[in-house]
Amino acid sequence: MKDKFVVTIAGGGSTYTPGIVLMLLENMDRFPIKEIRLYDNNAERQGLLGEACRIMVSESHPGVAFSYTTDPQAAFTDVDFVMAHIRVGLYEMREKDEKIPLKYGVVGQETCGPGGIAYGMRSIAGVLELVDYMEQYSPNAWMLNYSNPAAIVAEATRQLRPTSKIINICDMPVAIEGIFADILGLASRKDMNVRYYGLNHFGWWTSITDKAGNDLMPALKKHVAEHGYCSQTEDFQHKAPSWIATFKKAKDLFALDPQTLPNTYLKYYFYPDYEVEHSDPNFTRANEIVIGREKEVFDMARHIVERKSAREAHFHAGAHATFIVDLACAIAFNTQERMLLIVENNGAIANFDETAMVEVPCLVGANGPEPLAMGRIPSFQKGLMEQQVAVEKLVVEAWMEGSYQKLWQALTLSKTVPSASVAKAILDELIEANRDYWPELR
Ligand SMILES: NC(=O)c1ccc[n+]([C@@H]2O[C@H](COP(=O)([O-])OP(=O)(O)OC[C@H]3O[C@@H](n4cnc5c(N)ncnc54)[C@H](O)[C@@H]3O)[C@@H](O)[C@H]2O)c1
Ligand SMILES: O=P(O)(O)OC[C@H]1O[C@H](O[C@H]2[C@H](O)[C@@H](O)[C@@H](O)O[C@@H]2CO)[C@H](O)[C@@H](O)[C@@H]1O
Ligand SMILES: [Mn+2]
Repeated sequence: MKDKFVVTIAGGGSTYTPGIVLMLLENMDRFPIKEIRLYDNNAERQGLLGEACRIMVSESHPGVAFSYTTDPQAAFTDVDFVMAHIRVGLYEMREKDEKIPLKYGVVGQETCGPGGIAYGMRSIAGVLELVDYMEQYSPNAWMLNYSNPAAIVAEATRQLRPTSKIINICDMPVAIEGIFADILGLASRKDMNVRYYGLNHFGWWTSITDKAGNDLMPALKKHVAEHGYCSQTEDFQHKAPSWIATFKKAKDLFALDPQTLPNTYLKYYFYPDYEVEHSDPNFTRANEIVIGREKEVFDMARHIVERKSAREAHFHAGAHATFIVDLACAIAFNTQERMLLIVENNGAIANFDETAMVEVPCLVGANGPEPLAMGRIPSFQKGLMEQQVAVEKLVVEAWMEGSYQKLWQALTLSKTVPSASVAKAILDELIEANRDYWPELR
């Protein structure tokens, strides 16, 4: 068992990179770091964020080696963990993912519906490339992957890298559980034990208890029935109006099944008409972020580089960063921590496709995640999940085979798309917009 670790952050030019670097430095007591490397395929983004993070690390932890590079061999040689969060096509393509479907009266979203399908068709090659670099230069390393759309990326790595040490993760349940803890007056989401099942961005909590085993669902359901997921505490990452609206909408998601608590992403599938009516086709979430988070992070990086000091800097490191460090600790020190991860079903959900990539509680140790059995699921969720997982599998098959037919089927099957003709119109425009990223479709 190593006592100090080498971590590479792939997508080192990501808006989340400084927060994760900060979180790694703040957790050295439980996760000792020997070296942090940043890797990106965009030299300009990597250069600016890399230099800012280099100054940050050298000032606070001069004993930690730090580098940033666009050279895969330098980035991936002799590492223990690769923390991946790439965005193939950047926000320029996310904006198209969101705006093209809206032109046809269909939900425009980063990871859901046609936008998520388009993003998935771009992401698969990028993530597989990172896995191959890692295995070429550090065969024993683990990849902890945030790169979205996690559902499609997870299905692609299941099919195309079945033996790779990659764990696909999502921090949405982590964020919502933080809200649950706030609603309940608990100090932390870790004061709860949860049972949850679904696909990524498509799941439900079925049981939430405190560490003494007391049922916390009744108190939560009472709050959610009236206020959705809105709570007293403002969350830095979710102060944007679009996030406030999302948390409010949880009330209407809860109405569909008062036996469970929903993942917020279900709103795009249950209320697509409402979402389209409340979207601005000329100013979507991608636009909000470019003038928001992306500008804030890069302005802060320029501030640090100009002053050659990070002492006045403030980068946010919230649940997103904590979660991935928790996961690295669980693997490094065999902690058997209980975490919601995206894993092959294999019976965890007894009456659901064994090969589906599902999001369920797992015990995590040195050999990776072990899913807990969530039992049988009701017809409502089973029907929804079967439709959605078929979409995700068709996208991966379309990417593998270069199949226009299967991608058209995937769009037609999505609960967010009203007809095969609308699906085809959106598909043809997405093909043109993604000419530099997707495999050729025949
Ligand atoms: N799984 C989750 O719950 C979760 C939560 C938050 C963010 N994310 C994901 O994390 C990723 C990063 O988000 P962001 O907003 O910081 O994105 P960003 O656009 O700010 O940064 C992404 C970085 O990835 C780099 N990149 C793109 N393709 C690459 C490739 N093939 N190889 C190496 N680098 C590449 C880009 O140059 C860019 O610097 C996105 O995929 C986002 O959806 C996931
Ligand atoms: O619109 P964005 O880019 O702000 O958020 C899209 C992502 O939303 C979720 O991640 C949240 C996360 O839940 C929260 O803990 C915090 O870290 O903010 C993140 C970004 O808002 C979702 O899980 C991701 O998959 C999305 O990419
Ligand atoms: Mn997510």
